Amino acid sequence: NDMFNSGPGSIQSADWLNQICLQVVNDMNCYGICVIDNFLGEAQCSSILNEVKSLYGYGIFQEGQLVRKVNRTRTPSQVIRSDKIVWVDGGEPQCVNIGFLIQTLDAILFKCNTMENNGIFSRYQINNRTKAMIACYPGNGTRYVKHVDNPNGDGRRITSIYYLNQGWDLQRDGGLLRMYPTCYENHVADIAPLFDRVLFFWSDRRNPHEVQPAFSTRFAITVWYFDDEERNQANQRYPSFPIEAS
Ligand SMILES: Cc1cc(NC(=O)CCC(=O)O)nc(C)c1Br
Ligand SMILES: [Fe+3]
Repeated sequence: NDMFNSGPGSIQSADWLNQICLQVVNDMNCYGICVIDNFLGEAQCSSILNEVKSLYGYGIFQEGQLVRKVNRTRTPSQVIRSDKIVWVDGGEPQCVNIGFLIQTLDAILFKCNTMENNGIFSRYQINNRTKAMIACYPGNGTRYVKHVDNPNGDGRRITSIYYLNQGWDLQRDGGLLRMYPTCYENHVADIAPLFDRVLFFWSDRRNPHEVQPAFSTRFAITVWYFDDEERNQANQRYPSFPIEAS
C-alpha cells in the first residue's frame, strides 16, 4: 500500500515521503540545515500540541535550571527558571500523536540514510535515536546560550526539532533560534519556532546555535539521531551516556 504511515490524525503517502527526503538530502548537503513548513498539517500538529499541553498540565516536566536573569538596569539580577523538559518514547498511551511524529521522523531519516545519491549521508549509518525531548520555555525572557549539541563525538549526528507554537510573532514573542553554520562564514540562519515547522541540522560543530529570549510559552520536540559508528565508540568511552537512548 502507498500509505507508509497512516497516523492517528493524518495520512502520509509514499510520494510525500519521497518528496520530503529529496528536500532533506538536498538541504543537508548544501546548507547542513533543512527547514520544512506545514510538515504534518494543522490537525495533526494541533493533536500533538494538545498532548504536550496535557503532559505539561500533569506537571511531569522537570523544573528548568535556575538561571540568572541578565537585566539592563542596575537592580540586583533575579534568578528565574529556564526551559523545562520531559523525555517520552512515544509509546505512552497519552502520547499517540507524539508517537506518530517520531515514527514519521524515523521514516524520513532512515530513508535518507539508504536512498541513492544521498551525498554526505552515505558517510553515516543512521539507525538509532534518542527518545523525544519535549522542551517548554516558560516565556519569562529565558534563553538558551550559544552551544553545539554534540561537540565531542557522543554519537549524535542529526538534530530534528518540531515546533508547536501557534500564532507566534517574533517581534512580540522572541524565541528565535539563531544558527551559526560554519559552512557559511559570517552568515546566520534565523529560524522562528513556528507551528508545524520541522528543522533538521547536523548536531556537531558545524552548527552552533542559540535560542534568544522568549516572551511567550514556547514548545518544541527534539529527537537526536545517532551515527552508529560514532555512537559505538562513544559507548566504549562512556558506557552510560546521559542522553536518553530510545
Ligand atoms: C537539552 C538541550 C536542548 C537544546 N536545545 C536547543 O538548542 C534549542 C533549540 C530550539 O528549541 O530551537 N540543545 C541542547 C544541546 C540540549 Br543538551
Ligand atoms: Fe541545541
